[in-house]
Amino acid sequence: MNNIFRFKSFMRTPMFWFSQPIHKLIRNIGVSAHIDSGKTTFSERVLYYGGRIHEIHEVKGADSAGATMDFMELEKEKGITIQSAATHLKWRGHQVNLIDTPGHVDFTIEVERALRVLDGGVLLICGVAGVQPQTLTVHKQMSRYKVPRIIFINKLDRMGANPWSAIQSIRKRLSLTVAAVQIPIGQDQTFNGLVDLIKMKAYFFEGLKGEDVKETEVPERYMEEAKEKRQELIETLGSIDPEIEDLYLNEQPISEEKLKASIRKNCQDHKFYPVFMGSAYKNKGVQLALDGVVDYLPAPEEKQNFGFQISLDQKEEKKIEFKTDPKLPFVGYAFKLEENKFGQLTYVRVYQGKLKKGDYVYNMKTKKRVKVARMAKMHANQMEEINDVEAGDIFAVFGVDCSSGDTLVYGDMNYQVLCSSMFVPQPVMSLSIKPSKKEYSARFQKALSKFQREDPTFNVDMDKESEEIIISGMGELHLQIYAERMRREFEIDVQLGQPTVNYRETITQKQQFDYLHKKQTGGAGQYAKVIGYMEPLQLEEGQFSNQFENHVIGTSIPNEYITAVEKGFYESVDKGPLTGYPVVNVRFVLEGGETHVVDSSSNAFMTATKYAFAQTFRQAGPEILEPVMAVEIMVPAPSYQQAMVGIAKRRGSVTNTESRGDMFVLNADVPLSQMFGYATELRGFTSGQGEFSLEYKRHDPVPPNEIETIVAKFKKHKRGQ
Ligand SMILES: Nc1nc2c(ncn2[C@@H]2O[C@H](COP(=O)(O)OP(=O)(O)OP(=O)(O)O)[C@@H](O)[C@H]2O)c(=O)[nH]1
Repeated sequence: MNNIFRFKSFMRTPMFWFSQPIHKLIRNIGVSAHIDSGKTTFSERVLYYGGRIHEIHEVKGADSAGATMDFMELEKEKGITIQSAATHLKWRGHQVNLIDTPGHVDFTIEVERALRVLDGGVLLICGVAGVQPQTLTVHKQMSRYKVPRIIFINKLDRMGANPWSAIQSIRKRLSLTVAAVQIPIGQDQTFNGLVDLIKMKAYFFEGLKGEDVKETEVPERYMEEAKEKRQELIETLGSIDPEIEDLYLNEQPISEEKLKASIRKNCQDHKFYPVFMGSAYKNKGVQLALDGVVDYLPAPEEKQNFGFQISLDQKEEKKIEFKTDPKLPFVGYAFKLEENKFGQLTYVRVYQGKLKKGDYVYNMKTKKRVKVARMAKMHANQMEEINDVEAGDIFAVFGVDCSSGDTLVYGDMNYQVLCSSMFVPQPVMSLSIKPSKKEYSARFQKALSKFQREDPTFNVDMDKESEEIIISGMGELHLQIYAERMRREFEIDVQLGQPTVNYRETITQKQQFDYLHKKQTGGAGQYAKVIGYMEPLQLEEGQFSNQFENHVIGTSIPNEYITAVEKGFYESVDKGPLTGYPVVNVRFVLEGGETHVVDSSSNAFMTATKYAFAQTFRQAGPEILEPVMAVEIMVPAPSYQQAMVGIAKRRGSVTNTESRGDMFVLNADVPLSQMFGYATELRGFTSGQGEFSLEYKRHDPVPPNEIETIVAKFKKHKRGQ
């Protein structure tokens, strides 16, 4: 029995861990993936093996309890994750703070939020489907926040699962340097263990829930494959690590420690991504992936975190690095707001310093000082009160007035810093909403403002003409969830209008203007002349903004009128002349003008600017932009032709096609406006066998022949037809 031993997490805690500084023993991680890849199922096992829960509940499980991390009623019903829930557990003497992030594109802001505050991630990939459209999105997001990650190929128990083609798809579609650190023992239904290629040992997961990890020698019939894949691992590492390459070329033995140190360093430098595998559902492999979290992902101080220091006169910002040091002044980032049975909670990631119950924090946005009366560690919808927290950790605070994205600092105004901000994607869809009864008005307003504070991708506007409330967000489901939350949390019935696509307007050319607004007959006169130009504002893809610049030299226009011109410009871009949707990416430069001693006023300058804007906009090569979605369609192979024709009809352009087993997969960029009703069409020609997913990619110009239809629709709507 010497070569076989059983061990549980609490038995794997060497004494030296207790002598490490606390933050070295923290891992802030998130699990990200394409929808339905098994994030919740995986997290549930992590919590179970980490001793946090004593029972595993399946997603949409027969026990009707639902998975612990999906605690909102709606999540349980739909079997999808809507809000990220933060929790923590112990693994090998480390505290792992785990954020379960939603996979559905409509809740992409939750993923952004989680990644913004995490130091490492587990990228989950389905062993059958490989890299899917949203894997690309979460990969992009993880790269944006420079989150080192390990990869876990899940669902190896399923028919058709193949970790090696999943690894090929990672190499091809994500362009990452990866290699497996394990090979599976058995396949599909017979999958029952793993060979660790670093230790060259086999592992089996026994007990009712796979909690007993049994280590054995590598079974003879897997030895050759294990050696071959170990060599692939070493060669891949050798291609980025000269020390490993040297040892390999000189045929020197490479120790477990050397391999692990190389993986750890290159994983944290984003040069290498170790691939773990298993089946979360069948309780296999999760513990070894957790070992990977502790072994390869960084502790808080190993990851660089930047922010800005604001000068005392508020005029300058200097980039600074936060240090995971409890002795420095406290800096925390409020990354998520949540109202639950305990009240208003704010989740905070501590970047610097420490905080005790009863301390005061200063909110850099509201400029208010607030007392931290209660602090807690959350576990899905349960909480444990705590008395203090140190740099590197994540905690929740009660009753602090702030929005998500606010920076909280210690004490007073003298230490003014900001954490860098979060990327907020553009909303792509809108619909009108109204309470079904007048008496709901107050609660309706309260709900809208609460949701807006919680979610920066949820926007609320009032259509000035129709006086309708318009909500916009990341997709139909996103908006429907809020309507549903109004019903459940605020007991208000609401009526929703037809969803519409969020168009934008812009210009393509520079255009001068010289516009005189003059009304000098009868009563008080109006006189204002504005001279300047408008031009396209070049920004990164997916970023929208407008800019006003004052280039007026001398005193041809007094300052108060320049302010009126600026106001006139920003009011004009609110509603584009063609469709009524906002104008984006325009720079408006005021170079001069003329006033009249008696008849000029701020009002006249504002009106002049609005007319000048409308006229110049039409001369500057105007365009309507529409949201374009990355669509993935999976159909049985015989239906592929219909899938291709359907996408061409919807103005789609195909970006990739491939066969996966007996399924055909088609990737295409398709305008969102063309995707309404696609679910029904797909169901029809595949007899319910087809699947599709879509996510926002960018805004593209609408083809000229479509412009007229959109403009006509806008005019009809304006006339109230
Ligand atoms: N066969 C098999 N099924 C799995 C495995 N892991 C998860 N599933 C199933 O896949 C489905 C989706 O799993 P979830 O854990 O909800 O996936 P998710 O990624 O959290 O889903 P979203 O949050 O909605 O994106 C469920 O029916 C799970 O039971 C696995 O390893 N093997």
